[in-house]
Amino acid sequence: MSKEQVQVLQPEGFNKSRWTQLPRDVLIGHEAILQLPEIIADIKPGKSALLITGGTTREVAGEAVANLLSGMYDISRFIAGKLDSSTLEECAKAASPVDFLIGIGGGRVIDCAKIVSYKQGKPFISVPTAASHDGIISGRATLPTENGSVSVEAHPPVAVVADTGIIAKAPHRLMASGCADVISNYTAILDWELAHRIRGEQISEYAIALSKMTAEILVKDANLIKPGQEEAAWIVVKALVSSGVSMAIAGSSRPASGGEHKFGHALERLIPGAALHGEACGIGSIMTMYLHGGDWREIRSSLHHIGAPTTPKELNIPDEIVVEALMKAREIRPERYTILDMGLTRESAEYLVQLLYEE
Ligand SMILES: NC(=O)C1=CN([C@@H]2O[C@H](COP(=O)(O)OP(=O)(O)OC[C@H]3O[C@@H](n4cnc5c(N)ncnc54)[C@H](O)[C@@H]3O)[C@@H](O)[C@H]2O)C=CC1
Ligand SMILES: O=C(CO)COP(=O)(O)O
Ligand SMILES: [Zn+2]
Repeated sequence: MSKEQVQVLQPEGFNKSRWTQLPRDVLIGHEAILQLPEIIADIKPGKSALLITGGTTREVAGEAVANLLSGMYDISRFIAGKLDSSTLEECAKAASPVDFLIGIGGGRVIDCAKIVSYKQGKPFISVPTAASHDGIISGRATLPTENGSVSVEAHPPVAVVADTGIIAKAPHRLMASGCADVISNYTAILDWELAHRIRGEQISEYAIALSKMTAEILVKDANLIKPGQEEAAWIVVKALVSSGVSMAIAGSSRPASGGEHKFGHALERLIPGAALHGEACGIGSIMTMYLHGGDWREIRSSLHHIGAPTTPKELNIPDEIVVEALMKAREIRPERYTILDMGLTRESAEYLVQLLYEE
């Protein structure tokens, strides 16, 4: 091709480039954990590993993984009780002598492994023990700070091993929360499109299409999402992976995190631990869908059908705290423009909360 032809294909000023990182291996299924040795052999990440778990997930899967891998690799362990700067510091110390990390647990454990491995330039493997969040494969991590949650750059796992047997045995509340995290994609997308129209924020049509399709398929399959069923775990994990890919394509969490997530992060700050991440975002999504003028009742009934909470009362959260979280949402990640950043009044916030109880 001549230089002239190249110039025609690449008009002056074109300087876009995006590096999309995705895991190399994604294994979802029955007894998938038993295939960890083959996955690791495929990746060849080194000889020594740090297994990062929570207290519960150490019992649920951590020790089984340690038993499976010891003899083949030098295994050390770290328990990440919570996700804060001192835990990250301790974890970094434990990780410094090893070649690779394995995060075995819920979203906080996986984010801990993601952040520490990224900072040390080491590969990490994600072993979710619950289908509770869509950060399983994403390259971003959510870090709680004094001023609210921040989405920090990290890297995706080199491999994901999601054992549907283990995940199906986790409390159903966790799976319902993961479904709510995916259902909230509907409003995250509307917020992103809003920011595009009002502020010229760049959007990705591919990321939007995938994020929306993921939520649609999950809602279509809602009848199959039953407690204790491996098929349900299969359906939900696939949705979480797909949602994570949409974030990887976007290069940000935008396709899966909008005003409903800002509300969720604000709620977590006001009343830590009262709601799971996806539960808070699901409730937020009902309210922001109303503000967008969309079918908020459809969001509410999908959440209800799957077994996720739709009112603060179900989580023993006072309505006034939810109003406060709606008002504070604009302080969380202010650069992320959403429907909650358009001057919501306290009166309207109170109305939104009452709407959740409407028969
Ligand atoms: N990086 C990203 O892109 C994303 C990050 N997140 C983050 O992930 C976190 C939320 O994740 P969650 O998993 O909801 O919370 P979490 O990590 O706190 O886990 C919730 C609870 O589930 C328990 N658990 C996990 N597996 C279990 C099992 N098999 N049996 C019994 N108990 C089990 C854990 O011990 C914990 O008590 C938040 O910090 C959120 O911001 C959420 C979505 C995306
Ligand atoms: O939770 C997420 C997507 O579901 C992404 O998290 P952030 O809201 O921290 O970006
Ligand atoms: Zn989320």
